[in-house]
Order: sequence, then structure tokens, then C-alpha cells
Amino acid sequence: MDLTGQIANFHFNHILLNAAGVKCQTTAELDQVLASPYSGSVVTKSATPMTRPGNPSPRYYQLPEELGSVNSMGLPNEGFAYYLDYVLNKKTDKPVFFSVAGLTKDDNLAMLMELEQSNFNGLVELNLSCPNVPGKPQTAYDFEATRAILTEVFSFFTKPLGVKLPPYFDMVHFDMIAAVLNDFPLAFVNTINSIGNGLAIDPHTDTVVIKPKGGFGGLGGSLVKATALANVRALRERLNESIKIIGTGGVTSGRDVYDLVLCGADLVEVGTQLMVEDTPVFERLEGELANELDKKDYQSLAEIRGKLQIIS
Ligand SMILES: O=C1NC(=O)NC(C(=O)O)N1
Repeated sequence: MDLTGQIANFHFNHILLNAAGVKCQTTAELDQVLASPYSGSVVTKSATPMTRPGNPSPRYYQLPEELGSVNSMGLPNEGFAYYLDYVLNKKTDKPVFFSVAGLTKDDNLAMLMELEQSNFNGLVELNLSCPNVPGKPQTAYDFEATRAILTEVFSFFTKPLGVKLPPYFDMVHFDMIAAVLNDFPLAFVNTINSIGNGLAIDPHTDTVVIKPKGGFGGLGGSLVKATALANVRALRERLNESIKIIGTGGVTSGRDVYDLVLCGADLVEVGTQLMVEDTPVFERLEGELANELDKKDYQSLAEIRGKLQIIS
């Protein structure tokens, strides 16, 4: 059974990997994801130029009844140089994603320039959608700002680059972001980032569940699955076929992986459920995915990729 994926010149023997932010802040975590026989890759925690402690704790909360998670981490990371050192020296035959999330356009441009001039031979993800830095907007909700930064980036960047997008909820917004992205030689888009600024309440104390921003945080896990499917499907229908899609959000079972591929995903990322189960989740999900394909006598993901049927 062929459960592989392809982005640019990179072949992935398995389509599952971590979502940026989960199990990827330290070299030990990155090594553990890469070491899983069922992960196809790893993505680093989104890097800022300098190390960052992030927001005050509690800043991550697992919702009851496996509904999902709320987070306001605030981009805690070891700093750009730490991850560059890791990816330049790590021996692996799996493609690696390097995620950057500068707090300013200049920070993003500086990090991308350093990556461009380095010997890094993986894929780069420009995170335009972190919802958790107080006072900072999710850039990709501003279509002109997104066009402006991509114009500057592609004036010098030649390595495989993708963007991490926030979820959109309006068909016109799908049209507008696709019109921007189709003007650039992107290798991929990764959709969705968490659904920004949700709120959860502890019923025992009548209190919010995380400290930053009065309790407002990004939503992940099963409660975001319908939005993740919609964003993968809408962008697959609108983007040039040269722009591949990483589907992220709402994955807790092999059927969820199958559904994202049905909507057009080339790779699939796991966030909240990886926090819950750790790296054994990759083996469980791939096994369940293979069972789903078996049920319908499919031999490969290629047979179902983008093949979601509508009611005519
Ligand atoms: O892009 C991000 N998305 C999230 O949901 N959380 C992290 C963070 O807060 O660092 N960043």
C-alpha cells in the first residue's frame, strides 16, 4: 500500500508529521519525532531571531471529553540559531521543515535571508498565523500585508517555501487569499493553524483555563476538524496544482487523516493528539488510515487525494 506524499523535490515515505509547536521545541523532541518509523518528517517550533520564553503559564489546556485544546504559548522557542544548527547537523533521510515566525517583517526577512544563504536543504514554513502574541495580528488575515511580505521574500528566496495559514471562514476570503498565493512560486501551504482566540471555562472555579490574554487562546483538536477540512478543500480547489497542501487540524483518527487527503492534503500534521499520545500516535493513525483504504480496496493515497465527492 502506497501511503507516501510529495512536495517539490521531496518524497515523504509517510505523510504524517508533528504540527509546529508540538513536540519540536528542543533537539530531544525533534529527534524523537524523526526517530518514529511512522513519521515522514518533522517541523521545528516556529523560530524568532532570539530565544523567547513565551507567554506566562498556564498557557496550554486539554479540553474535557477529548474535544481538543486551547493554547496561548506565545512563540516560546530556543531562537533561530538553535534550530539552524539542528537542521544543518542532523543526519536524517527524512525531509525536514524549518518554521519561522518573526514578530516583524524585517525579522522574517532576516531569518529567511540567513536560511537562503545557508546549506539548509529542507523546506521552510513561514508562519503567518500565530494568534497568541499579544498586540500582534495574524498577518495572513491581512491580504495586502501577505502579498507585500511574499513579494519581498521571493525577491531573494529560492529554496522550497510554504506558508502556515490561519483558518478562513468566508468563501470570499478563500478567493482572496488564493489570489495572493497563486502569484508566488510557493511549494506548499499549511492549513490550518489553530482557530484563534477561543475561550474555555473551568466549571469548578468559573475561571478561564489559561492565563495569557484573559484566557483567549488558539483552538485545536477534534473541535476544529470541520474547519480544517473546509480550508484544505477550498484551497485545493483554488490554488495552482504546483502549490501542495499540508492538512493540519482535528486529526485524532485514521479516518480524519483520510478525510484531509480526500479534501486534497499531500501531507497531514498532528498537533493536539500528539500532545495527548506522544509519538506512538503516528503508528496508530497510519494503521487506521491503511484500514480505511483497505475497506474500499484502495492501494494508495493517490487514488483518494482530492477525490471528495459532492452531491450533484
Ligand atoms: O502559530 C502558532 N499557533 C498556535 O496555536 N500557538 C503557537 C504559539 O502560541 O506559540 N503559535
